[in-house]
Amino acid sequence: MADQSIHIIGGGLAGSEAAWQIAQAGIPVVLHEMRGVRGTDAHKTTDLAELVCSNSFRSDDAEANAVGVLHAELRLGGSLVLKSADAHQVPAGSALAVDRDGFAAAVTKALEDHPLVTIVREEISGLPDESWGNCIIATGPLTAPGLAQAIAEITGTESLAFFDAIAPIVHFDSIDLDKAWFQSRYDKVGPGGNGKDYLNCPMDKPQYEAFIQALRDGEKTEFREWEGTPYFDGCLPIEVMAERGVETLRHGPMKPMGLTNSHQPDIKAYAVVQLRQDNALGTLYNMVGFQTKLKYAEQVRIFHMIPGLESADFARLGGLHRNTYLNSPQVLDSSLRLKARPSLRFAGQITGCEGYVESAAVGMMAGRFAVAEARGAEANLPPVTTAMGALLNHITGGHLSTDEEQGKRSFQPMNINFGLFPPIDAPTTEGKRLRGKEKTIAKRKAMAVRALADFQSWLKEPA
Ligand SMILES: Cc1cc2nc3c(=O)[nH]c(=O)nc-3n(C[C@H](O)[C@H](O)[C@H](O)COP(=O)(O)OP(=O)(O)OC[C@H]3O[C@@H](n4cnc5c(N)ncnc54)[C@H](O)[C@@H]3O)c2cc1C
Repeated sequence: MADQSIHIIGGGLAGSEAAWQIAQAGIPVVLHEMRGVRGTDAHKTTDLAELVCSNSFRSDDAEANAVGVLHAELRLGGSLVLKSADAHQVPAGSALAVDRDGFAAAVTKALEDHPLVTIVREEISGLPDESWGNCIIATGPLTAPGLAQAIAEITGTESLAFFDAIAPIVHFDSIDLDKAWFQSRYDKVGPGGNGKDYLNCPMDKPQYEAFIQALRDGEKTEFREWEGTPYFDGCLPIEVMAERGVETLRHGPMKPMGLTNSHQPDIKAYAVVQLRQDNALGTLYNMVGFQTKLKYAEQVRIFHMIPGLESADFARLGGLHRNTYLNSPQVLDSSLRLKARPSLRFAGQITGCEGYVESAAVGMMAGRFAVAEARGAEANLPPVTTAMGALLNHITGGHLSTDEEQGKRSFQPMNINFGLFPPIDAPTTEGKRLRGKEKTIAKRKAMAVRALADFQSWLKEPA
């Protein structure tokens, strides 16, 4: 008789949450975790759901912060990860930070004690055979090489592990359009474009030179020893380019050629920072060629020097680290199953979300989808207006209509942020339209209220 259990590979944030959701729904789970037999370069213990770096789950404010909304949804969904985090909270202002050992021990104990969960300490070094039936792979950014290779082969990717050169992403509504202007270089009209595909921020010579100096002086994040992968000249961090010469960036990503400032057509910019639309909604723009390993606070300080970005609100800051993730919009279906082999479902950071909370949230969704399938039903996807639905939509490219479009899209891992939610009209106060920061705060609050209401309705639907 076929195995009735659902198998999960990887007992990190996502795998642990998925296991809990499935077991709580009354279905047996076998969780295969290699730590105890084989370690990773970042984990230090054999506990499930170990936090490899910071002990923070970030903001717990469900009215003003998208990750706070995700916390609230996880709590509503009966998350083991959030329940354990709440039980082991340490003071951290409005953030949810935890005692990491207490947190991981609580997750481990809850799963060890659950009568429907079996934990097997072993490395899975290839794709499981069909005898396992439906399986969830949640092996994270440090997936062991044997399995990573097998995943690369079935997804047709040469390699899944590489330096993840990330450029910052900015909320569109925080860009000063009195200074920045829309134009593609040489007004070039690409497929689906209109010659105005980029936002351009101009700099004069003194501004450019001050910017280069700030990049050179800015505090950088040190590379971790285990991050031995080389980076390519094509994606050098901007501060490395700035070190190579004052003019290097002006001949690279900041070149001013083919651009005319529509606000001041007679003044030729000395250098230009370009931003490109990053999501179909047009709410997010990424800084082209601006991958960086400057410390986060330094990025904010230095990028606020760019004319037009003085008040930029960053949806994601830049970074450079080794990562393993799928080109999910191309290879996964809407419920996180591998198109090439639908009995394999993916969860956690390997799907292209970023962060502990996001990984747990994708684990929760994968668990619930697997439960639906085990009961012979279709997976019920959370609405895109919820934080989970918005994250799922980003990962699976749900808003892109064709496989071709999904293949072309450059997919980058992402934390949850309000730019992934469908826009909402800003409420008015006593008939008066809000402006600036007040408007942004009101819009976010309205998105959060809508998200939680829609999430609660979704939970009431059959899983
Ligand atoms: C160095 C580093 C620092 C980070 N810092 C932060 C941070 O400060 N804040 C933050 O929010 N996020 C951080 N992240 C991202 C964080 O790791 C993820 O967000 C989160 O842990 C991902 O959850 P996951 O369940 O997908 O993967 P993980 O939590 O990594 O869990 C994957 C599990 O799979 C196991 N596994 C791997 N391969 C196999 C195999 N073949 N067989 C069996 N088991 C296997 C691993 O041992 C691991 O337990 C960091 C990542 C790295 C690499």
